[in-house]
Amino acid sequence: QLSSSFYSSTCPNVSSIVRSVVQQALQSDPRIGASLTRLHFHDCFVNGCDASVLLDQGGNITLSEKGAVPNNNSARGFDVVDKIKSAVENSCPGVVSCADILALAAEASVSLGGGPSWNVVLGRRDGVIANQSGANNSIPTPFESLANITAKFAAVGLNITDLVALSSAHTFGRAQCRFFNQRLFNWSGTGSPDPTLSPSYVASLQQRCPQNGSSGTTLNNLDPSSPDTFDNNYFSNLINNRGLLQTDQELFSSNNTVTISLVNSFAGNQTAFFEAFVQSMINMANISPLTAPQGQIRSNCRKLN
Ligand code: HEM
Ligand SMILES: [Ca+2]
Repeated sequence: QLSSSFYSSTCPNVSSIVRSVVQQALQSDPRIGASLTRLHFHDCFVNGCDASVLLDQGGNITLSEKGAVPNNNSARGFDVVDKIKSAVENSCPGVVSCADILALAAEASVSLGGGPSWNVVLGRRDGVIANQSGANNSIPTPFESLANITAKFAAVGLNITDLVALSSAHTFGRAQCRFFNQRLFNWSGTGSPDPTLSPSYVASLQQRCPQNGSSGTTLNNLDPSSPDTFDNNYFSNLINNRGLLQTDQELFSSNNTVTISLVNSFAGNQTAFFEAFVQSMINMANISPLTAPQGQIRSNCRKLN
């Protein structure tokens, strides 16, 4: 029921409007494309792609997804989503959903970052509930096993190829020390760093994230080799023991022949990687969309109508 021509008569320029606001935001914040891409992921994994992640707490929203562990003091870009929404409302009032804006913003972010472009199918409507416990339970954490992460992807209909392809979104953006510092000094009680981290990389991360240091909010590039570019360096990093999160490195360093061979093939073939990434983004963007007469077109992405 979603279609790439959904707004062709009601808002024919919606893609270029979204793209130009993202492009403008990138001028002052080179990280914003990564942050917007992550919002789409955190939206789609909880109640499907229905913009539930954007709802502020208050009124009928008693427990927001913004307050869930994976998002609190971590998810960002909500102000830019508001800017996109205003620009879209200016041209086409009342027709484009916030859920579609997140899908379009993710595509714009990836392509403006140097990655592939694709046609985004549209027509999602915005949900009327937030699901904080769903966000806590369904969004993968960076501390779990490959088997657990695979199960969380399977729970929303995504397979192991989708997992490997989509994890490459960590080719751009940042992560706070608190999401990987368990690997740096005393990995699983061994008194040593995670052996699947390269010694030179661990040394530089230990400097940035000292053991008895601050609150763990210091930011680090997820892809140390090309921090703001959407490329397949993510996979060569894994081969070189330079995956930042435990769950990144597990794709190559667990005994899973499927993920290892996908990492090797994506590292060696940018075209194959881009094709797989696009297909998996389309798969993710199709998780349980709401279509008319369900849901609504929010006039403010943060609030129910
Ligand atoms: C496979 C399981 C995944 C885990 C465990 C995971 C975990 C994380 C964590 C812990 C961060 C750092 C957050 C912070 O420091 O505040 C992060 C950042 C990010 N994640 Fe993931 N993630 C996963 C999959 C994905 C997927 C599927 C996408 C998108 C398709 C994605 C896109 C991003 C991006 C772009 C960033 C950087 C955001 C920014 O700089 O604002 N991640 N992820
Ligand atoms: Ca990169």
